[in-house]
Amino acid sequence: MAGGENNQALSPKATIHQTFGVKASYRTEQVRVPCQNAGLYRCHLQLPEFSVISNVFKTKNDAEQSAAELALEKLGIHPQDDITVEQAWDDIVQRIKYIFSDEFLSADHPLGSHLRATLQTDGERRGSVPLSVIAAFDAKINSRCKVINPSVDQDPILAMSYVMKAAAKLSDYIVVSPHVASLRRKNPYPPAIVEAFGHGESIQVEAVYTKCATSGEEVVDPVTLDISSGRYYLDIIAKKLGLKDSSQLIISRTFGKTSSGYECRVYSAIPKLSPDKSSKAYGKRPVDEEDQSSHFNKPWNAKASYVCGQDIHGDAIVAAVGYSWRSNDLEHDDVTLKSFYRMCCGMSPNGIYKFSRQALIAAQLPFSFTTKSTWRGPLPREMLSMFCRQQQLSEPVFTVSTAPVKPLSDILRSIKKLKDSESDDSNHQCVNEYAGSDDSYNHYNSKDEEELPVLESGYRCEVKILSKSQDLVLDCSPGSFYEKESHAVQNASLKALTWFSSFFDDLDADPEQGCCYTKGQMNWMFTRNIMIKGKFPSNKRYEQPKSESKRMYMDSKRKRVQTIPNGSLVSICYSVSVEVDSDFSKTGKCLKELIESNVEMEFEVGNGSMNPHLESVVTQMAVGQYACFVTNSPAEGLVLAAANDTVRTRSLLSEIPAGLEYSVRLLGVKGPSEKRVEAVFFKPPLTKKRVGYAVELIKESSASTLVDFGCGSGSLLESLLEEVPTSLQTIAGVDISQKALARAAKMLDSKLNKGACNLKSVKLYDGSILEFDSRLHGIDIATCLEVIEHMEEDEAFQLGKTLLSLFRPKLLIVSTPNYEYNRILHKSSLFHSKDKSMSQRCKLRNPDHKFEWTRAQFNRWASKLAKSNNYSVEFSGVGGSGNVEPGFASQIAVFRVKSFSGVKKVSMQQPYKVIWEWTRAEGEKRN
Ligand SMILES: C[S@@+](CC[C@H](N)C(=O)[O-])C[C@H]1O[C@@H](n2cnc3c(N)ncnc32)[C@H](O)[C@@H]1O
Ligand SMILES: [Mg+2]
Repeated sequence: MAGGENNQALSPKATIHQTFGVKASYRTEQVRVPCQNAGLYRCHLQLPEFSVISNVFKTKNDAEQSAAELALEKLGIHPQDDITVEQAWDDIVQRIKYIFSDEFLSADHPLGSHLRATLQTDGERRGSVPLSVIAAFDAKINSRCKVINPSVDQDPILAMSYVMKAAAKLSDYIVVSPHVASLRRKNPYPPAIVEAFGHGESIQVEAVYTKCATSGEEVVDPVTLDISSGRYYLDIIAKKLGLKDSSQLIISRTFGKTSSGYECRVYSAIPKLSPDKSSKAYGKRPVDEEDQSSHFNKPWNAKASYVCGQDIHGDAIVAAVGYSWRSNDLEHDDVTLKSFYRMCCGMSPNGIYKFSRQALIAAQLPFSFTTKSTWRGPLPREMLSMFCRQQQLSEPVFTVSTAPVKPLSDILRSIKKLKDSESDDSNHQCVNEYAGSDDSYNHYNSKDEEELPVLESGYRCEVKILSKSQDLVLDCSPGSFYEKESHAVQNASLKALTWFSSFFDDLDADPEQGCCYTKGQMNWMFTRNIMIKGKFPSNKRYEQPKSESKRMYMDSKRKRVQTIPNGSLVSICYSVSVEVDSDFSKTGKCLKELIESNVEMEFEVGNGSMNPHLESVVTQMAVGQYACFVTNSPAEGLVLAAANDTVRTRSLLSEIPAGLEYSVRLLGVKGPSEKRVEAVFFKPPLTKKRVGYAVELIKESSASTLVDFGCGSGSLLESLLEEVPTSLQTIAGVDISQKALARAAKMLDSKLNKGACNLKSVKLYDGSILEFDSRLHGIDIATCLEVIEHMEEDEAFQLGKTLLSLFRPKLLIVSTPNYEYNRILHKSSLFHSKDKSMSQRCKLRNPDHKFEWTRAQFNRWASKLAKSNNYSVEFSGVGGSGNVEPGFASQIAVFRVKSFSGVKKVSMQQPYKVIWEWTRAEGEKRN
């Protein structure tokens, strides 16, 4: 089972990972079996709503795969099926039939609870399940809809239309009416089953209503859902939205969690639905002029769309209520305005002290730091640094001072006092109030550390937070002393964070005062820009600045601190306008003419390709942030696409010395490319070292045929052409990327036309190296450099097998990154970014890598492969040293065939396509 070596379908674990990501957690326990030396393993798999336990297996992996398989069974997903679209349709039909069977009615499935709830209502809609419910809550139907069209994820209406179409095939069994988007069983359920269900309790759930106002700005209000016993909760949500019943609802995917961990969804009104139409068919997010003609006669709801990542039109309700696998009762939690705004800011308060990409402080912080061992998550100091980086502030400045020690009796007294006063301390006062109160000997909590330490000195720490331009934002000098310096620092950090937290809590609670939330996250940025300007009062309540503060003027004196490193790829949305009339006295504002705009543009930082003003601002921003600045610099070099400028714009630019106004939003940052990092760390760059290593081995051999599997743009082939004649006569490259092959062909073309070499034939094949092609069987040397990590792990296993058991080269060289070496690469300033998601991604060297192996993992893969195919294998590498931890940067395995006796006859198959070819006899190429 491990590795899924012989088929291309995903393993159960991979399917679980695809569906649940990090929300799936495996815990394997060793089971002792009497009379057996080796232990056996059992795996507990915890999914968000249920858990399963595997049987016992000899290996951990088998136990995990088995647990994953059990979970998939429970979810109704069968990963081993290689499903066609037709089968997917059949499966949906069968699944709908099953959902409306007597058996399913009692099932422990969220959908079962919906069915039961609808059967408890009175009236004509009794037993009718909304299409949106079936589409949203049945994993099997959802997965089959994805086979039909992968974009169902973005478009709930598409899935609903598939369910309706499939249900139409069950006309003897299910009632489908095109006007009522719900399904009902034709024959009534046996009364005995239905009567067995009790009514749930009456509950009240706080939710958030985002109303689309005609002005285009949504009004966000709290709303209470009164779910009285015997009523279907979705009918109540529908009524609140002014709809007849739940059949008119669209239910979004889940997107965030309340502080207690309940998942939220957006509920909105369904537009007209017909079996083969989806919102995509109607057109994407409509722009104003399209609105009239669109089926979405309701305006786009920016806030609701932003939080759930799907297009929502018209009024919407955000609520955390629904049925789950955990129980048959309705689960619910309140979604307050505050938690809604937190979600708007990209925060998911699903764990304390958790920072998300644009987050401030996601949840309540504990009031004091005691010991590292009892602290969950990043330490306060790290958090404060992270916070400052995210908020464009300077790194916190800590000043530690020491003080005479108090006698032990005082300490004992103060500990008692601390316990008594815990409640006072936790009420999030402004930290400055602590300043100078050094008699509250806030020693660390003795609960966790029974032994009282003998103090030799006491430490106190002050922390200053400054803006990038060195304006003081917060001066926090808690009076407490601590035994350890680090505790003083951690506690000072915590106090500062608590202060920021309460500051932003105020903003959330009172949007009128702090900011008015406009489209999406816009104002959030506005708030942050104010912080950049350093107008942040240190111990006063924040006041709304005048509208001019929305602009972040480029201040020449401001110290520029680049936080996005050179080599990163950034994506921005920007516009540049020129002021054409500055008659402030008459109009109060100046007129602007748009020169240039771009909704999404990518550029590499530091290579001179971008307008320097824009680049210098962008590299100081955080992802999602918006900045607007005016520059008075002359126009040369400023205009982004001068060639496209109109005559008028050009004349404006030359005549008017006045400012160009830039608006820019930073959409995303990708870390420095693997190539760049490797080039910075290694001279010559690691790519060259790898190729050099392979070339040396090739030269040592007397090989005449070589194939480079996954040749990319042909770096190895190129080096081989440059070598003083080798024994090679025939070389070939195979790759799946047409683009890379085209570059390789171009390079080979020019090299072969120039230089002398021994080669007789050079070919490029377009094909997947996971497939065997008999033309390349039995070659002398095969290379596969930096390829395996670009495929799924399962496929890497499959590739190894295909290479050694089918292609059977005499020598095979495989290279791949050594994951353990990343910690050295990541120490580089290239990786020091304020963008958390970036550092996450940087755990692997390249976002395109599906995995990176440690030396042990690579060793296992290669050794097993060599053994089962009668090859020997040696390990080596390039970059760094093999004898020093953590080994080489790039690890290399060299496989040599042990004997030829085992070579089997191969079947003739030629799936690769020759896309470029050169032969010496003709001395020419064919395309
Ligand atoms: C990082 S590049 C390495 C290129 C080259 N070997 C080198 O060292 O410069 C990885 C290459 O593997 C190719 N690749 C990935 N999966 C493949 C597959 N299944 N069949 C053929 N090529 C594949 C990619 O298209 C890409 O060109
Ligand atoms: Mg790679």
